[in-house]
Amino acid sequence: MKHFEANFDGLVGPTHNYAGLSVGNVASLNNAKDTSNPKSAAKQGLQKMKALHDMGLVQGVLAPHERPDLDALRRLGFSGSDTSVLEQAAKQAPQVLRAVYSASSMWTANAATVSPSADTADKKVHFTPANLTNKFHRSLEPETSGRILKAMFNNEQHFAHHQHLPDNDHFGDEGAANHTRLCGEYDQAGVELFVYGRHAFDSSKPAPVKYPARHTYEACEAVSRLHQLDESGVVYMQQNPDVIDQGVFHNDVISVGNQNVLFYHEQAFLNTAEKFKEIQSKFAKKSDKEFHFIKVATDQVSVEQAVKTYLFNTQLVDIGNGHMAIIAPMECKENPSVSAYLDNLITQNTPIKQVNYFDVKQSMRNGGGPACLRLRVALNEQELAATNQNVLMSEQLFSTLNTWVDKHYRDELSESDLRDPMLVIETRAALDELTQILNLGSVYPFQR
Ligand SMILES: N=C(N)NCCC[C@H](NC(=O)CCC(=O)O)C(=O)O
Repeated sequence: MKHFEANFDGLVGPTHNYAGLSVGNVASLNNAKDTSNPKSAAKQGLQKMKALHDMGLVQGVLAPHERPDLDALRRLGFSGSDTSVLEQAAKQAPQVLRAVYSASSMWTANAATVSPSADTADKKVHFTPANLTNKFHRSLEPETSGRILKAMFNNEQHFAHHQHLPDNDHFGDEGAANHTRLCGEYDQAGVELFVYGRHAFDSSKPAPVKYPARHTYEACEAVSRLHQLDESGVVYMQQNPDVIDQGVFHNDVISVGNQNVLFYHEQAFLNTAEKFKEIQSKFAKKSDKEFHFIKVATDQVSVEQAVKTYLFNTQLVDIGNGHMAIIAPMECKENPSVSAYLDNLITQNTPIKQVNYFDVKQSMRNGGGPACLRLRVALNEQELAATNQNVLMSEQLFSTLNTWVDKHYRDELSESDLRDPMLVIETRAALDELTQILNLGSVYPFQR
């Protein structure tokens, strides 16, 4: 049977803005309160999706969430009409208003953790939306992410959907940004690598001191239990707390893996040698393929450069014949030492043979590179056929979504625009139309 790794990219929502909401994420804080460009942000994302589709990959779209989240404001005591809720929040709690306006659902690497059917005991594809407890604006996402995923993978024979983990920092879960699946072929059982930042129930273990570790060991274990994974196909690894303190707020900012490749910075993990031995031996029991650990040393690229350019927030995609392309942000090309590194990498004896650069600057300025924008779902032919076909990229969908963006999105958004009640109305009109284009049903609070 044929098998694929499908990438579901977050469509940037109409309220994309720079609010400086993510302590520990350098770009988010550096660009706080700048004017954003929602229309061009959405188009940059669509261009990347279309390019991957044109490369012959299976590419899908994950719908944005409704923002502002007026229900959250009402839960916090603001009352009356929508306009009055916005006015009160703008006056009394402008920082809360900014948070409920965030278009952060675009970073779908944080939407969920996904285990393919080849790894799970019941042979279904399992989905657990991430609870994203560490940041208030992101903790508003799991319910709607779950509903959208159910509308995309709506077939009980093939897909199992779990509720997000309990909403507490002890089970802080950031989803696929900290989860990497290594395998021979996408439809063969593989090794799921869960990376965490701290142990919630054991304070004697190492943890960062400056910035938060968003994801816990206990959350990794819970997701692995829910997904019915066998111990022979799971490795838990701790992120180096020092790199979290240097702005590596998710593991996908410092390493990326695909099939038989793990591309990583030498400072990414704790107990690297021992853990790599475990990966190597578990992988060897699943696949005959040679495994490639591709290390980037600090004297080649520093952690600071990695955080600035997002060298590791790249996508490694299969381009056939055992070869892979690396999908990198333009910032990597613009940095002389990183681009020299990549030029050299593709000449080496590893599966990575090609580098393609994309302009996703609007998202990058909030700390979201190419890999943040996509959720990977390995599917076989039957599972792909059981997926909602309206969310899959095509010439037609690309053109429909570009027209939809032109019709509904503003060119610019700044902080004062968040008080404008028209933005609520515009966003709802856009999303109502989008649910029809993508055949999602009533997934948004305003539709229910
Ligand atoms: N690495 C991955 N997979 N995802 C990147 C997420 C970026 C996101 N930025 C923000 O939420 C900033 C929003 C603002 O400041 O307006 C975050 O920090 O959670």
